[in-house]
This record gives sequence, structure tokens and C-alpha cells, in this order.
Amino acid sequence: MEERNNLYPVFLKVKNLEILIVGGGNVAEEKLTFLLKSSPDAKVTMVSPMYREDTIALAKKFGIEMIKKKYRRRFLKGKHIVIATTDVPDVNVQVYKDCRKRSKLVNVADNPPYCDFYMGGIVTKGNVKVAISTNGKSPTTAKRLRQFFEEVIPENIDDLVKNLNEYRKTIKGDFEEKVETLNEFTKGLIGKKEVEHDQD
Ligand SMILES: C[C@@]1(CC(=O)O)C2=NC(=C\c3[nH]c(c(CCC(=O)O)c3CC(=O)O)Cc3[nH]c(c(CC(=O)O)c3CCC(=O)O)/C=C3\N/C(=C\2)[C@@H](CCC(=O)O)[C@]3(C)CC(=O)O)/[C@H]1CCC(=O)O
Ligand SMILES: NC(=O)c1ccc[n+]([C@@H]2O[C@H](COP(=O)([O-])OP(=O)(O)OC[C@H]3O[C@@H](n4cnc5c(N)ncnc54)[C@H](O)[C@@H]3O)[C@@H](O)[C@H]2O)c1
Repeated sequence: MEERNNLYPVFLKVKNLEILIVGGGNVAEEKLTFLLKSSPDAKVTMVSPMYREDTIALAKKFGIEMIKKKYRRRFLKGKHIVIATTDVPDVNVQVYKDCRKRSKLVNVADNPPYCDFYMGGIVTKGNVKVAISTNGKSPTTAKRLRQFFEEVIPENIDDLVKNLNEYRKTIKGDFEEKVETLNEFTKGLIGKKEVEHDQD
């Protein structure tokens, strides 16, 4: 069987979730930067005895709580998602074990066997978001694809979404009729006159 990405993507309301980042170095800063780029309203706490200057500035800007201590199990309390980024492999593995034991989602950054989930390449255009994964095989490809889609997805894609959202409210009929009307109306968008499987 050919290899295939079986990961299931979800779009988390991180505004309502508690995220903990363990560590405050380069990797922590990279993960935090991309998290906040996608989701500036994410609720994040960091725990680390040392932070980079730029990380402190970023944390201040986005209201992120910073605890200046070494990781302890008790810092997991109330957290839903945990990202471990320290330069001490044993600490990262301990975070992983502590989280698994408590059924918390955990990602040891850049360490696929110790990840319940992977961070993705993310493109946001208004209400539209595209997330990219290479199944952990090539983060560089995820980054390049992200850059590609940032270029090709038109800035005004959000106008279309908003217009269709308004139009959708005005359509009469039952659910099936509405679906049919919306599908008919948007056929041209994918550049084909005939769409064979309209529900796909
Ligand atoms: C997408 C992105 C999101 C983010 O970080 O938020 C992300 N990595 C990014 C960049 C990036 N990371 C690395 C490089 C250097 C080039 C290289 O080494 O390849 C570059 C590129 C660069 O910086 O140019 C180093 C690296 N990363 C991982 C490993 C281990 C391994 O591959 O085995 C190593 C080697 C460590 C070592 O050598 O020791 C692993 C993971 N990195 C992932 C995500 C997950 C898989 C995502 C997927 O399924 O594709 C996964 C599995 C786990 C995770 O961390 O979640 C972000 C781009 C964001 C953007 O630009 O939009
Ligand atoms: N820098 C990179 O781009 C890169 C790329 C691939 C892999 N890595 C690996 O990832 C790891 C982290 O790299 P980095 O560049 O972020 O390191 P770093 O030295 O910049 O940061 C490590 C951070 O972990 C914190 N830390 C150490 N012990 C801790 C503990 N007990 N509890 C909480 N925090 C603790 C430190 O205070 C520091 O903030 C390293 O093992 C490195 O080899 C780094």
C-alpha cells in the first residue's frame, strides 16, 4: 500500500482552550510565533527558567502568561494542549508521559514519535483557513506549500464567503433545495461547466 496521510485535521477554538508551552528558547519561539499568527486569541501559558528577549516581547503583546520556573507536573493542571520544546530530551519525554497519563494532547516539537498531533503550515485569509500537513515527513514542504497558497489564494476570497453567507440566509426551501441552489450558484468557482459529483 502506498503511504498516505491518515491524520484528522480539526480547527480548534484555542480562545476557549488552555495551551502550555514548556521551554522558552528558539523552538518555543518558532512554535509560539506560528500559533499566534494563525490564532492571535490563543490562551497560552509558558513555563521555562529562561526566555529569549523576542519571546518576552511577543508574549507581552499577546497577553501570554510566563512562569519563570522549571517544568513540574503541577503546571499541567487545567491545560488541554501541551507543547514541549526544551533542550533536555528527558524533560520533553517526561512532559509527554505526564500528558498521556492525564489524557492531554501533547506535541514534543520536532519529535514525531512524541506527538499526539503535528503543528501545520497555515494560511489565513479572512474567514478562510487552509492547514497543511506532510504527515510529519517534510516540514520544509509544509512551509513552501503554505507560502504558495498565501500567494495564490486571492485576498478577496473572504468577500465571496461573506456574500454567500448573506445569500444563504435569503434562500427559501428545505435543506435539500438550499444545498442545490448553493451548489448551482457556485459551480463556476472551480472553473468547470459541468460538475459531476456536486456533493463531493
Ligand atoms: C509546519 C511547521 C509548523 C510549526 O512549526 O508551527 C512545522 N515545522 C515547521 C518548520 C520547520 N521545522 C523544521 C525545519 C528545518 C528543516 C527540516 O529539518 O526539515 C523547518 C523548516 C524551516 O524552518 O525552514 C525542523 C523539524 N521539524 C520537525 C523535525 C523532526 C522530523 O522531521 O523528524 C525537524 C528536524 C529537527 C532536527 O533536525 O532535529 C517536525 C515537525 N515539524 C512540524 C511542523 C510537524 C510536521 C508538519 C508536517 O506534517 O509537515 C512535526 C512533525 C512536529 C511538530 O513540531 O509539530 C513549520 C513551518 C511553518 C510555516 O512556515 O508555515
Ligand atoms: N533551534 C532549532 O532550530 C532546532 C532545530 C531542530 C532541533 N532542535 C532541538 O530542539 C531542542 C530545543 O532547541 P532550542 O534551540 O529551542 O534550545 P534553546 O537552548 O534555545 O532553548 C531551550 C529552552 O528550554 C528551557 N528549559 C531547559 N530545561 C527546562 C526545564 N526543565 N523546564 C522548562 N524549560 C526548560 C530553557 O530555559 C530554554 O528556554 C534542542 O534539543 C535542539 O537540539 C533545535
